[in-house]
Amino acid sequence: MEAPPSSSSSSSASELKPTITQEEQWTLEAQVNHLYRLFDSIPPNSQSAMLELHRDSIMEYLVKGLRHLSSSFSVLDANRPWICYWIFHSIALLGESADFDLEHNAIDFLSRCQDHQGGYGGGPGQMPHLATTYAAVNTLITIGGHKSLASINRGKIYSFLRRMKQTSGGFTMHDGGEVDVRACYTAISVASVLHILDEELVEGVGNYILSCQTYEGGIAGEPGSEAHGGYTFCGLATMILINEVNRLDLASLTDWLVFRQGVEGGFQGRTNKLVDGCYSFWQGGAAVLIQRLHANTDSTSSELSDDEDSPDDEEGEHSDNEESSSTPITFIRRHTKTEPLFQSQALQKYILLCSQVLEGGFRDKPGKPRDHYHTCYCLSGLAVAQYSWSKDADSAPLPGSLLGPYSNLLEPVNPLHNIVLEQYNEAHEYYSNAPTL
Ligand SMILES: CC(C)=CCC/C(C)=C/CC/C(C)=C/COP(=O)(O)OP(=O)(O)O
Ligand SMILES: [Zn+2]
Repeated sequence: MEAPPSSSSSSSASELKPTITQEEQWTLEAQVNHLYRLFDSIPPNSQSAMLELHRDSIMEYLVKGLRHLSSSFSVLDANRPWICYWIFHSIALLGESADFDLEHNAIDFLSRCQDHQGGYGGGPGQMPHLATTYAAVNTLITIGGHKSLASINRGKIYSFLRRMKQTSGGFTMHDGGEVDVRACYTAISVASVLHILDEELVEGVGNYILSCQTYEGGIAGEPGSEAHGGYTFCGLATMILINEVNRLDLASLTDWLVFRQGVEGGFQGRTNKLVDGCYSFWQGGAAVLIQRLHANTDSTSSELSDDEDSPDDEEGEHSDNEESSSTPITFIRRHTKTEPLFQSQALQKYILLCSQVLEGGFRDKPGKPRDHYHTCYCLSGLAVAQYSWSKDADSAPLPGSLLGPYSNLLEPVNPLHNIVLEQYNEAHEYYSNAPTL
């Protein structure tokens, strides 16, 4: 966005009056510039300290959130499965785990949210909803282990997904609810990770997502709406999961996406809006999906199978050697040869200096309070940025691509589901060996 006009401008007074968005943008730029100037003015060892991830304080904030969740709540709370996911996923990204009792409480609580006809509600006895089903399934996979993975009733989730399926091809979020790209993503993500995805669920989804790609190139929540980072991630990941991604106009999607990174280093969700830490994942995650997509189409299968030193090949020998090149698991495990589509260091700088709060946790932008949603998606975006120069999804990044001390390094994620790769691999192994429905 251009700078404020100077007083010597010859334009008329009405032309000079800034819009509310311009004023908000200039205020934010001033706050961010202040932080970056402060950073530039201090000696290198203090700079390194300023870029440090406050691991202990973040953990303290997350564990306190989990304890609060099981001790104080209203029966009307409808987003506790989400809070579980945001917190457990953040802990997993830090390479840590929560105490056994907290994990046990979460498994027990989520089991009570499972509807007798399938799917998870926002609390015990609440109607099942696709968003809370996605949050519950991702949480249970993140906790991992037999008890957690076996607590998901895959057969009933399948029935629930079929009930949410619309003749238009899309899904409704709940009985009588809204049909949008988020519903497609949460349904397809859950079905894919639980190995219950079939032709009936996939039919028409691609057409629905295509109808949401806008003239700007990004994807909107519903046909006719505005392209937005949250829905663009959902739409793109869905198209990859159903193996129809090449039907999208990827050139215009990429164009739209790369211009969403602001001068502050963070991403905005849509044109002419402010940057916000949570889009570090929604836009950054979409960017790494496109990056990996290029690697897939650029790579030949002989190149991949010839690379015998690859740890992925070892993995493939016992579990995935029969899968075709188009499955989500091979998509994630392929080598990438292209550079990140965004300024990775600038994004890490925005997350660490502008979104991180000293007391632990992350926020949208300076001046806003921390919350678990932004903590989850800032950390997810940070992980995606840290590994964006790595050839393989899980190979440790070169020191130059990591901003701040090496202790900042997070665990790698599977960006299709936003689940830490190790836990995703465990679930993949577990559910691909589970009985077919
Ligand atoms: C898996 C799942 C459920 C994904 C959800 C994806 C997601 C974050 C969608 C965003 C929804 C939206 C239009 C926010 C705009 O809010 P705003 O107007 O307050 O923000 P803005 O100014 O940044 O656009
Ligand atoms: Zn946000």
